[in-house]
Amino acid sequence: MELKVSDLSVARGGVPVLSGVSFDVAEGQALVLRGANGIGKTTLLRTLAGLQPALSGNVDFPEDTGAYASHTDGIKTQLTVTENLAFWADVHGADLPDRVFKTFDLEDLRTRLAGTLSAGQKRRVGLARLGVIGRKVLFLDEPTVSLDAFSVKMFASWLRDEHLAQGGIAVIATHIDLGLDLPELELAPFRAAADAGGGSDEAFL
Ligand SMILES: Nc1ncnc2c1ncn2[C@@H]1O[C@H](COP(=O)(O)OP(=O)(O)OP(=O)(O)O)[C@@H](O)[C@H]1O
Repeated sequence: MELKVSDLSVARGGVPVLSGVSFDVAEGQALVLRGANGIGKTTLLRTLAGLQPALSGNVDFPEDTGAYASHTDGIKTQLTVTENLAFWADVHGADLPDRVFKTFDLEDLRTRLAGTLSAGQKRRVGLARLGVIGRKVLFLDEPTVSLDAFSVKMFASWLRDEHLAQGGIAVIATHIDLGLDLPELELAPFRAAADAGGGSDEAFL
């Protein structure tokens, strides 16, 4: 398995943001996307994950193996932590492995309504979803936002020792050092315009 990105151009609100992006990520490897605010990391990740069309170029990875996770957690506030994770397991036809509660430090929060969690606790539930759904190719947008130092380490350990160790792939936009010594791709050379400005795709606001 491999993620292969060739000569990709991406746009927001109809305005090209990045162009000519090419990289490969092999099984068991991760790539960190670097670049200033607004350069297009989120746009690139959404395009890689197939949530929006590319202007041109190709993204190849095996069908139905990708998952996108953003800092807006997609958590159902009226459900408990366990119910949230069980829901996602169900959607993906997977089991809910008990160890995810330990891995993501959620053991004491199993029966809490997700709406009552702190920002960092919600983030841990959002990340635990990744441990539940079993997708191999992860597109992660600022996965450690709101996490304290302990939780950043916990997430980094899961990424290295479980996801990547089991042959997974990850492309990660982050301003925070995960302490994993991962290869990085600086996006500045691929900037398509000084600033996108212009149009707005309000569906995503
Ligand atoms: N809904 C939108 N409609 C139009 N343009 C947008 C929209 N959202 C973002 N943009 C613009 O597209 C460009 C790329 O934004 P994007 O969110 O991909 O950047 P980013 O690198 O992820 O930024 P950050 O580091 O701040 O998260 C920016 O210039 C931004 O202002």
